[in-house]
Amino acid sequence: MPQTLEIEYKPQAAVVWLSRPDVRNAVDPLMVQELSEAFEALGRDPQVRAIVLAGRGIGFCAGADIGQARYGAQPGEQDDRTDALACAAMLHTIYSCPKATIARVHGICMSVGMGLAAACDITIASSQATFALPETRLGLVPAVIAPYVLRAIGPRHATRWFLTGETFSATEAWRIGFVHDLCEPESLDMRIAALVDTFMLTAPDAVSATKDLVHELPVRATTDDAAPASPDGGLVGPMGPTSGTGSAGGPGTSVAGASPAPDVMGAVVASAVLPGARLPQWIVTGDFPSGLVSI
Ligand SMILES: C/C=C/C(=O)SCCNC(=O)CCNC(=O)[C@H](O)C(C)(C)COP(=O)(O)OP(=O)(O)OC[C@H]1O[C@@H](n2cnc3c(N)ncnc32)[C@H](O)[C@@H]1OP(=O)(O)O
Repeated sequence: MPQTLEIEYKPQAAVVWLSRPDVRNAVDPLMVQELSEAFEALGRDPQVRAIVLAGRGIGFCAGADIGQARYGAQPGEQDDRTDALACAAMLHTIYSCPKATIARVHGICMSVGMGLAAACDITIASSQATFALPETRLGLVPAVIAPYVLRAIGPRHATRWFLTGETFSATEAWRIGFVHDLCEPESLDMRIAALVDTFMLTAPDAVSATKDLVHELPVRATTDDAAPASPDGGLVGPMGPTSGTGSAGGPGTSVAGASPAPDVMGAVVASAVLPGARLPQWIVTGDFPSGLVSI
């Protein structure tokens, strides 16, 4: 039985409630572990087609529990990154969950909270929600959440909000593409329920395969010439370096279309929190957000 979450089962769907309302659902190491376990289990559950991630109390999530966890390092500091790596792995578990995932955002959505929303497939927010990425104000680098936030809004918007740490409105979050739909607070649950219902019309295997396709597509669309080599000679795509020589169709290459192996993905999330590691770089082509191409 999780201590930091409540899991509500609905017909063919589940709601994962962040449930530390007294601390605005701040993410501590136990919540990281329980979120990983919950999304792994729900991802395997054939009865579940859609998973909603929501927050109890007056806000969605106030980011990392600043009393309990270290989810970022002071630049140059060699500290214990266990918590950060676990958090990065948890975000990747949500991102790669084979079920449709929907973030229901109300109230504050900050830092790791934005990472959680960005790792979900769809984000629906109350018009009263507020957003912030205050890591730099705390002397931290937002490495754990950056891959997901960049994927959601691209580097230009991410740079603006990462660097200043200002709080911004739900309208702005919608304008920059972080939020798909905005609702009045009183209609948020109805909107989420309607969205969940749409997944009763879809084939679960097709949803899962389409998620894989969308996650791979930026890599598939990249030629060897267009992608810089990672330190091990693989390509650097939106999910980070892939192993192999990068020749089209060859074993272990990104262009072949196979999902990167789990150990590679582990290395990718690890690279996102290692000092000096290069995060994936992006350009946006065509209609946002489908035209991401690694550079
Ligand atoms: C790499 C990633 C790193 C990160 O995630 S960095 C971001 C870390 N997060 C923060 O810095 C947020 C800090 N919190 C706040 O700024 C404010 O809070 C809020 C805007 C989120 C909410 O403000 P309000 O609604 O007025 O509530 P309240 O009275 O400030 O807080 C209620 C209780 O919640 C605790 N709390 C809030 N956020 C966190 C947090 N992130 N970690 C641990 N505790 C938190 C407070 O301390 C307090 O507790 P008590 O009632 O015992 O005084």
